Amino acid sequence: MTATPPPLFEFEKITVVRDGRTILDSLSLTVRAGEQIALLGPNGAGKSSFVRLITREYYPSGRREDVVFRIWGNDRWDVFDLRSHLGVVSNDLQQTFSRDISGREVVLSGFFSSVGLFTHAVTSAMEAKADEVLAFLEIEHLADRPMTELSSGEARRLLIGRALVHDPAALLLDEPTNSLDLHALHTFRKTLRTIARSGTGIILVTHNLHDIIPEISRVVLMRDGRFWRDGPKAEVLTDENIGGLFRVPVHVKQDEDGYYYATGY
Ligand SMILES: Nc1ncnc2c1ncn2[C@@H]1O[C@H](COP(=O)(O)OP(=O)(O)OP(=O)(O)O)[C@@H](O)[C@H]1O
Repeated sequence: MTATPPPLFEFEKITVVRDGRTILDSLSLTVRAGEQIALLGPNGAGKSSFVRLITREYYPSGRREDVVFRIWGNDRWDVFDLRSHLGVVSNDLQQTFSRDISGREVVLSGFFSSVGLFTHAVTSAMEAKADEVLAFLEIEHLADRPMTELSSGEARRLLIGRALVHDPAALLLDEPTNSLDLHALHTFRKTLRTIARSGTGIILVTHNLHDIIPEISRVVLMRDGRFWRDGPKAEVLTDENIGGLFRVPVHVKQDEDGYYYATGY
């Protein structure tokens, strides 16, 4: 009998205060292992702050015994342990890769949670895994390209490769389609759908309705630092909810491929 894996996230009553401002307000959320969810919210809702909470750049306020904050069943973990369960791809991370390292080195650096390889010893097993990930993402052609010469979409796919070298249970993607053109968006969606279908959990953090790939079944709406709605996609993505979330009248529609979009604003 295989043991049921612990939830990826278990949070209760998590509040984050920065510079005297409550930026995350009593958040409660459980995400099961392998679940594919979107966290959707307007500018300033607290999405990036939520990602920084996960990556331990921000800490919950208040007394430890009053809150639940577990990742993969652990309430004490460091970012280094976290990486085998959760691959994080954020814009903050992308900005740290400004040095001239190759695409292959970007992917390999995932083994060391570093930005480049420095004096780390790369084994042949690591090389083989990097090749496998580059092939899976169909980005072998980026392996020898310097990171500083790549477009945002190309760089982001390498960072997804970097996150995947540990075969994490889930990927957390923060605003992954920012600055992608239509072609890059098409390629990115294809990549993400392939990852979702391979059984990896997805936590997609975004302000774009059209980022929500059809494989995502649950949507959490975030507004003013709070989780405002949480449920099955079709129940959450209504005119009333999306209009209320973005504070603008909208019609929410679904196209024949299963993507949602808004009109009338
Ligand atoms: N370190 C900080 N000190 C003070 N206020 C902060 C800090 N970090 C974030 N905030 C505030 O918290 C709120 C949420 O910011 P956050 O960047 O998390 O929103 P977001 O949903 O990611 O927005 P966007 O879609 O525009 O990136 C904003 O009002 C922001 O000004």
